[in-house]
Parts: sequence; structure tokens; C-alpha cells
Amino acid sequence: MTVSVIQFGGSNCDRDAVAALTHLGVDAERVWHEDGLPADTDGVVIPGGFSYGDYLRAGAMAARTPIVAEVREAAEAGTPVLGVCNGAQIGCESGLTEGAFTTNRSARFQCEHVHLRVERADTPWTAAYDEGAVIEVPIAHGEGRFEIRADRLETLEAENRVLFRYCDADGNVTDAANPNGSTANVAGVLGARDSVAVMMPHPERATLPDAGGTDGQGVLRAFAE
Ligand SMILES: NC(=O)CC[C@H](N)C(=O)O
Repeated sequence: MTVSVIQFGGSNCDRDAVAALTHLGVDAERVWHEDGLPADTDGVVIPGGFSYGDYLRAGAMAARTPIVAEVREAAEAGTPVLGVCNGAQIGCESGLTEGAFTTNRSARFQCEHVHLRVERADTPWTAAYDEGAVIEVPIAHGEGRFEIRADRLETLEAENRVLFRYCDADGNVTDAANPNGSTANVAGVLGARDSVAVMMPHPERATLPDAGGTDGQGVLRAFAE
């Protein structure tokens, strides 16, 4: 399995993603977006950062680059694709996943550890966890508030495509445990296929044992298994 970690101008979590994947024994390489998706790509990570300075809206410009069209095609053919933070914003902006990420309720950049409840344990991203498990991972974003039209939220819930929700340490999904005001406490969602997922929190920053915990390992293990 060779995972391509796409690097845009302003990506800043690409090295972290490669380090985390390498730690789990997964072959991963950074791919500059202008170079296109390598033919031997078996999986894709769209990492965090500030692609193109978050101008217009976070992820809006990167979502319109040719490599993202290639990623979309690969995703439709079944290649696993994970968007993290700015990668989640790019995922929504490009239509890989539904909804949008907008300015935090606090109107501030927030960098903290949060708890997530695993809503589905039967996806490649969450097979390492039990349904309802609570994991602790960091967030670092200014535009992490998940928004979606009410009728689309209904469909998303009915189709069981919410992957993670912000919760407290006991797994209660409450407003107090919602760091950014996301609709329905949504922290991560699945695309049309279970092999496509985006999430605002950073599993790659909770993978190396000496750097912020290991609760995020399970997500990236999807590429190993
Ligand atoms: N860590 C990141 O990916 C930053 C996310 C983003 N561009 C924001 O501030 O909303």
C-alpha cells in the first residue's frame, strides 16, 4: 500500500502525516500537487494546513486544483481517501463529502485536545475501535464548524454517515463538549463510500507515542489493513 499525501502551497501537516503512517508501517510519500497523483497510489491523505492561505474560504482554492479531480476519480474507483482538517475543508469544498466547514463559534483559532465518540465501527477508519468508544485527539483550526442544510443532515444521519462526534470524556454528546459549534457535534463524516472520510481533528497528531497520545492510530491503520 502506497499512500500519497498531497502537498499544496500552505499545507503544514503533510510531514506529520507521513511520519505517522511510516510509524504504522505504511509506505507514504509526499506528493506536490502539481506533479499529479502517482500511478501507484493505493491511498490518499489530504493533510491539514492553510492551503493558499485559506483565501476565499479554507480549502476553496485547493479543491479546484487538477490533482483533486484525480483524487475524486480515484475515490470513485474505491481508493481510500482521508481528509484531515484543511484536508476535510478541501474534501467538502470539492464535493468528496457533504457539508461545509466555516468559522468557529468562538471566531478564534482553537488548538486543544477534544474527545470524539466513534459513531460507526464498521468502516476502514474505525475498525480498530468499538462503536461508542471515546478517543482523545487534538484540534487546531479557525474554520472547523461543520454546517449542512437541514434536509441533507437528515439524509446524512439516516444513511449513518456521521463518523465522529465531539463529546465529553464519558461519551456524552453535549453542546459544552462541542468546541466549535458544529451542527449535531459532527467532527467527521463519510463520503458516498465508506472508503472516503474527512475529519477536523488530527489523528496523525495522536499516533506517535511520544507526541500527543496514540488514540488516533486506529484511523490511519485503515491504510495498513
Ligand atoms: N490545522 C489545519 O489544518 C488548519 C485548518 C484551517 N485551515 C483552519 O484554520 O480552519
